Amino acid sequence: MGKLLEVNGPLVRARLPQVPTGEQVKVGKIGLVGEVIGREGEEALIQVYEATESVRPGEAVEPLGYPLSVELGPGLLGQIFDGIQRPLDRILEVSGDRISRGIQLQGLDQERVWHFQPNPQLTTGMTVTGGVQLGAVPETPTIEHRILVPPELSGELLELVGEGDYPLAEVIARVRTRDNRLHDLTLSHRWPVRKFRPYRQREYSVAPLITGQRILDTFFPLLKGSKAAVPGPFGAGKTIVQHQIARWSNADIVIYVGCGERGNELVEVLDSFPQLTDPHTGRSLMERTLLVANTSNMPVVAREASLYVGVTLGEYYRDQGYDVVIVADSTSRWAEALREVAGRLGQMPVEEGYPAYLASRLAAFYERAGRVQALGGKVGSVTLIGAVSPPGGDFSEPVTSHTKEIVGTFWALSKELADARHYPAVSWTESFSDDIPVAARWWAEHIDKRWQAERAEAMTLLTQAEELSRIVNLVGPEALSGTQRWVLEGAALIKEGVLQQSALDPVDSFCTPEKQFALLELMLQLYHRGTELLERGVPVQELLGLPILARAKRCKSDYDNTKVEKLRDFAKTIREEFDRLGMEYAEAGKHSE
Ligand SMILES: Nc1ncnc2c1ncn2[C@@H]1O[C@H](COP(=O)(O)OP(=O)(O)OP(=O)(O)O)[C@@H](O)[C@H]1O
Repeated sequence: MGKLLEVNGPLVRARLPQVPTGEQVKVGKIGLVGEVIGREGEEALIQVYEATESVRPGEAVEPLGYPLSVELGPGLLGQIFDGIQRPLDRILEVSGDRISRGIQLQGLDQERVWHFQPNPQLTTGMTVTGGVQLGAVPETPTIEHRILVPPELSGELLELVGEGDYPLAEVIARVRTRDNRLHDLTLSHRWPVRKFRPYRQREYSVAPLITGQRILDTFFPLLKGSKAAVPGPFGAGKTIVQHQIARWSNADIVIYVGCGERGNELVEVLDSFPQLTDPHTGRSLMERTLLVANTSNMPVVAREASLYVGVTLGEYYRDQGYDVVIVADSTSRWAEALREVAGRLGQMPVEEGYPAYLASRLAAFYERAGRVQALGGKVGSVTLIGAVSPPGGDFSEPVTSHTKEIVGTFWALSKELADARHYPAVSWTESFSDDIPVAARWWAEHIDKRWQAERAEAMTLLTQAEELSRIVNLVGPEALSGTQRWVLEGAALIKEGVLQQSALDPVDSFCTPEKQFALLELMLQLYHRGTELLERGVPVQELLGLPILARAKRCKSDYDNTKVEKLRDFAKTIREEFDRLGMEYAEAGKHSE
C-alpha cells in the first residue's frame, strides 16, 4: 500500500516504492483507476482516469500488480465500454444516470457461459506456443471467437477440456512451461494496452477496404491494414464519414473509439449504432461492433488511455485472423490529453503547447495498424482511421501536420464543399492516397483493368476544371473555348454523378465497386463522346443542353447496386444518342454544302 502525497487534478503523487511505471493502481478511499506514469525515488507519479475531487493527501494507493490492461475474451462484441474497459450499461445499472466514481467492474461478463469447441488438432503432451488456437466459441452468430494461447506463453499442453459450456473464469487448459511452472488458461486473458501484441511477421496489404463511398474507394483508396486520417473543420461531415465507414466497410470487426468528442455526438453514436443493421449479414451491426467511449465525467487524460484500449482490442481480433477497422474520433482530443499531462508535468511545450513527443506518440499509435501473420499463423489486419479536428480548420496545426506525415491515406474534408452541400465533402485537391498502385491491382483483378487509367483521367479532368474555374472567376465564362467549357461539364459529371453521394439516400448510401466503376466509366464516356462531337463541329451549347447529362448525374440514385447491367445499358443509350447527334450534324453539313 502506498500513500497519497499530492493531488494535482488528474495527476497525483504518492509514496509507492518499487511499483514500476505502467502499473495500474487504485487511488484513494473510493479506489479511482490510475496508472503510474513516472517515478522519482520512492515516489510515483500517477495519472488518474476519473475525477480526483474529494481525494485527499494521506489516502491510500493500492498497486494492482499488473499494467493498465484489458480483459480479452468472448463477450467483447456488441459492448459499449468506457475509456478503461468498463461496460457502460453496467456502470449505469450500478450508479444510475449520474455515474459515480471508483466503480470496479470487469470488462467482460463473468457469469455468462460460452459453448467451447476444442481444437481437434491438439492433444495433451504437445508443445503449444503463443497464438495457437485452443478452440473456439460462437461469440455472435457471425463471428467465431478463437481462443488462443496468450502471446508470451509456451509449454507442454497438460490438459484441454472437451466440448461444453464454460464461464470465462473456468480453466479450459493447462500448460507447463519449460521452467516447470503450471499455467491455467481460461477463455480470457489480460493484455497491457500500451504494448503492441506480437505477431509472426508483417504481410503486405493486398486488398482495399471497401467502404462503399466512391470518393474514398475509387479516388483515395485505403488498404486493409493501412492507416488513414480524416481531418475536418467543424461541421464538414466528419462524423457522417466515420459512421459510413463503420456501417458499410467490409471489415469483419469495427471498433469505434469516441474519445472526447462532444457529449451529444457520443450520445448520437450510442443511440444510432445499436439500431443499425449490418448490410453484409442483415443482422444487428453491433454483432460485429465494439464501442469505446469516454464518458463526460472522465477527465481529459482518460482519452489518452481509451485510444490504446481500442487498438489493443483490435489487435486481439486481428490475431484471430480477422480484418478489423478502428475509427478513432478524434485524435486531436487525444493529443489535447497529452498536452494537458505534459503541462502538469512541467514539460517544455514545443508547438502550440504540445510536448516534443507529440509526433512520436502519434507515429507509435498509427504503427499499430498493419496486416500481419499472427503468432498462430492466421492472417489478419488492423486498419486505423483517425479523425482529426484542427482548430479553425487549419491543417497546418501540429496534430494535422504530423498526422499527414504518418498516414498513407488522407481524406481531407473541406468547409467550402460542405458549404456548397457537396457531400461527402472530401476534397480531391487536398486528399491523397499512397495505396493506389496496390489498390489498382485489386481493381484490375476483381472489377476492371481500366480502373487506374480511368481514375487518373477523372482526376485530371477535375484538376483542369479547377484551373478553368479560376479563369471564369476572373474574366467570366465567355473567355473559355467550347472545349474548355466541355471540360467544365466533364468535371461536373464526375462531381455530381460520381463524387457526390448522400449518406441519407437509401439507394446510394452504399455503392458496390462494380457500380462505382460503372458510374465512373459512364461519365467519362459521356465526356469522350462529347469531345468527339465538338471536334466534328457540334457547338458546345448543343451538348450542354442535352437532357441526357442530367439523367446521367441521377444514375447513382436511379440504379441500385443490383442493377449495374441496366446502368451499362443506359450507357449504350448515350452512345446512340450521341451518334444520332453526330449524324444530324453530318447531314446538316452536307445539305449546307
Ligand atoms: N455524406 C453525406 N450525405 C449527406 N449529408 C451529409 C453527408 N455528410 C455530411 N452531411 C450533412 O452535414 C451535416 C454535418 O455532418 P457531421 O455531423 O458529420 O459534421 P461533423 O464534421 O462531424 O461536425 P463536427 O465537426 O461538429 O463534428 C450532417 O448533419 C448532414 O446534414
